[in-house]
Amino acid sequence: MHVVVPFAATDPKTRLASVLTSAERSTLARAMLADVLTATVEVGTEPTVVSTAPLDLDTLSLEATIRDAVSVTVDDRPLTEAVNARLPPNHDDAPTAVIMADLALATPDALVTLFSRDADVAIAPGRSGGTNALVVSHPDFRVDYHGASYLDHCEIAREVGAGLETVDSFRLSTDIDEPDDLAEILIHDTETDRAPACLRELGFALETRDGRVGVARFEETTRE
Ligand SMILES: Nc1nc2c(ncn2[C@@H]2O[C@H](COP(=O)(O)OP(=O)(O)OP(=O)(O)O)[C@@H](O)[C@H]2O)c(=O)[nH]1
Ligand SMILES: C[C@H](OP(=O)(O)O)C(=O)O
Repeated sequence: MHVVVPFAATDPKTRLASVLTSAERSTLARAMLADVLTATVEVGTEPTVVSTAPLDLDTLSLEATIRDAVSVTVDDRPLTEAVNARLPPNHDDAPTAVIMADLALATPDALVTLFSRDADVAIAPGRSGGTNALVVSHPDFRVDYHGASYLDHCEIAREVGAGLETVDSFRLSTDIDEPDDLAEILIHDTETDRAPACLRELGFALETRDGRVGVARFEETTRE
């Protein structure tokens, strides 16, 4: 299994700009990337980060065994093109998995569930219709990200005659895009993952208001 983790290294997570500075978004994006890479290596894969700009893995504080299994390639093409360039057919006939770097709740178990499907295309959709993770073994399937890309990918699979399976996974369906999503990171805090530690360091904590759980920021940090 080839595992690709796309990563927008410059000014990531712009939809969080109302609650995090550019530097903070970059720190959180790297913390989530580190957690995703750790989970993917723990299931026995050697992921490649497809980054829009050079990325020093030593800045991610990965354990040495995880660090050694990860490689980085820089590809400044738009997301869809960069991913399509890495889909089957591969030189060894192995499928390609594409795991987004903002799946802060991804666990080895959730990834095993995805990786064990034998459909031509297996997709773990995001809650708003994105494509958070997928595995492609069909040689003609190509991605088209953004918008309700899960629906687009269902259609593309039909067009090329690829069998598609949708993977029902709470953990893989949770990507961190909007301020409300930050609560998920703290609700499911494992205390070893980097993303919840990063949010706690930035002063975020869970807060229940009017019966709803969200996050509140209790410490002021310097804003850019
Ligand atoms: N290689 C590559 N990865 C990308 C690109 N755009 C987004 N990504 C990654 O693809 C995944 C999903 O993207 P988004 O949720 O839109 O992340 P983002 O671009 O950091 O966030 P927004 O600025 O809020 O859209 C994340 O892992 C991003 O790091 C791109 O142009 N190239
Ligand atoms: C890349 C995009 O991510 P989202 O904007 O849904 O987070 C998608 O899944 O098509």
